[in-house]
Amino acid sequence: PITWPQLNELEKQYSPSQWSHRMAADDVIKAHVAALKSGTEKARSVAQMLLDVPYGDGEGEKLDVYVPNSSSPDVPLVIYIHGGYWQFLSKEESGFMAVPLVQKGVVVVAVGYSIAPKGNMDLMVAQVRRSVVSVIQQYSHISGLYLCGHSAGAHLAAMVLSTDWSEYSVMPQIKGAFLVSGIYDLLPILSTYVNEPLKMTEEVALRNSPSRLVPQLKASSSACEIVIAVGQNDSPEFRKQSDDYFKSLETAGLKVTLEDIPNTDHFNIIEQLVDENYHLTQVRSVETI
Ligand SMILES: N[C@@H](CC(=O)c1ccccc1NC=O)C(=O)O
Repeated sequence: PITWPQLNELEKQYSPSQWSHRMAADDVIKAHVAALKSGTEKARSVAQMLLDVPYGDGEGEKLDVYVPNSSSPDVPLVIYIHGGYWQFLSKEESGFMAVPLVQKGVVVVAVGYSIAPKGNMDLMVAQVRRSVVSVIQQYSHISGLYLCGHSAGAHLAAMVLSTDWSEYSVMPQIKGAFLVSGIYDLLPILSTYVNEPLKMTEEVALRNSPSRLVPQLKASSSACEIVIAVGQNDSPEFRKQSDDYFKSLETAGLKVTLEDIPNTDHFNIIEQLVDENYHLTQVRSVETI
C-alpha cells in the first residue's frame, strides 16, 4: 500500500488520487491498475498481436502491436503512451483501449519506456520519439498516425509533437493527438515528491516542458489535430496545466480543442476508453476515422 507523507498544498495538487470523488486515494489507484490490467487481458484475448517488438537496443525499448482482424494495409495507427508519473506502469497493462479501436480496423501500439529510477526524463523523451520513428519505418503503408497519451504519457506525446526531426531519419506526420490529463509544464513538480525518483534539475525540467516548446510544435506538427482532454474532477492545478497549454497552442494558431469531461477524475477519464459509448471514445473515433 502507498503511504502518504504529509503533503503540502502543491503536492496535494499533484496527487491525482486525492481528488477522485469515487474512492479513497489508495483505492482509486488500486482500482486503476486493476482496470488497466483486466482491459489489457481482454484486448490480448480478442486481438491478434505482436508483443515485445524492439524499437531500440535498450532493455525497456519494446512495444506491443494490437492488430485488427481485417488486415487491410491502409489503416490508421494509434500509438498509446501510458501514464504513471514517469515512474509507474508499463506497456504490459497499456493495451486496454485497443478493443474498440481494433474492432474499427485501427492498429494500436502500446509503447514501453524506461521509467524512473532506471530511466530519466531525457531518456524517456528520446525513447518515445524513437518508438514513433520505428513504427513509421515498419508500418509505412498506414493511412494515418495518431498519438494518445494519459497523464505523464500525455506529456511524452506532447514532447513527440514538439520534436525537431532534422536529427532523425524520417519526419513523422502525426495526423491527430489525444492528450488526456497531462502535465505540460514540469517546473511546478520539481519541488514535489514526484521528482524524488526523477531527480530532474531545473534545466532538465525546462528543456522537457512542452509549454516552452510551442514554436517547435508549430514547426513540426502544424497539421496535427490536437485534442486536450481533462477531467472535471482533476485537481485545479492539473486543470490549469491543460487550460494553459490549450491557450498557448490556440494562440499559436494550431488546430486544438479542449475537452472538459464531466463526472470524470484523473483515472476513469482514461479507463473508460474501453467503452465504445463513452464520450471520449466517440471524440477519438471521429478524429481517427
Ligand atoms: N501519487 C500519485 C500516484 C499516481 O499518480 C499513480 C500511481 C500508480 C499508477 C498510476 C498513477 N498515476 C497515473 O497514471 C497519485 O496521487 O495519484
